[in-house]
Amino acid sequence: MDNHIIWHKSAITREDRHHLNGHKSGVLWFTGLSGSGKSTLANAVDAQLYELGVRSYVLDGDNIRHGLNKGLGFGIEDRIENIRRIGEVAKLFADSGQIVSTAFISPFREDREQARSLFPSGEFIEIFVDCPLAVCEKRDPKGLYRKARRGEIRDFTGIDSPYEAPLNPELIIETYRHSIFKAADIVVSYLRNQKFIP
Ligand SMILES: Nc1ncnc2c1ncn2[C@@H]1O[C@H](COP(=O)(O)OS(=O)(=O)O)[C@@H](OP(=O)(O)O)[C@H]1O
Ligand SMILES: Nc1ncnc2c1ncn2[C@@H]1O[C@H](COP(=O)(O)OP(=O)(O)O)[C@@H](O)[C@H]1O
Repeated sequence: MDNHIIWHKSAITREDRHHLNGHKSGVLWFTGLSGSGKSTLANAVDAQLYELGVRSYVLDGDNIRHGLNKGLGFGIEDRIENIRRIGEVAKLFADSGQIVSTAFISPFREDREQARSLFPSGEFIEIFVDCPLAVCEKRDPKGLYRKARRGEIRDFTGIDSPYEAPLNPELIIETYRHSIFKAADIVVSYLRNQKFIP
């Protein structure tokens, strides 16, 4: 590590930005199998936050892998690096005063805990997007499970790559039992109860 890189303290504090925005900042860390509903839920929550005048943003697995994380694959090392980078980017968004949602499978507990360690206590909200593999496979909107079952995709999460479900998430959303709107409502209500938003 080059110890000539000195962190430059910002003149404007997180508290200044919370005061400016009228709400706290932090990360909604959605984790779950492919097809469980992470992107849909993250965007539905983001839309509700927008209507409430909250400064928020969504970082989505598919999108980020076309840009910042282009070239990373789905082997264990690449998934670890993918999530490491997203944790750091999410921290920057939270430091800027926003409520940032990350919609990544983020299959490994250790990587999610490493991301959690970047945030002040209470500002990392892990949301397990809980959906049985069989339901995810039935949905299969991109046909990837079918390809994985035919051996056309290797290291596919839930098929031949592990997913480690959260042991103690802040929220569990069972998307096989709740509509998209109800699921988003549960998340926004949690933010209100935790005094993240007015
Ligand atoms: N091998 C393999 N395993 C799992 N997923 C795969 C794979 N190949 C491509 N895809 C598509 O990539 C999306 C998951 O990317 P993530 O960055 O969220 O994955 S990870 O957090 O690095 O595990 C995931 O998107 P979502 O369905 O939105 O989760 C898949 O559509
Ligand atoms: N709460 C829900 N109830 C029913 N279907 C859902 C729900 N959430 C998402 N879906 C559907 O499941 C599929 C996968 O959703 P998506 O958000 O792409 O999942 P992920 O981002 O986890 O891969 C989509 O067809 C979506 O419309």
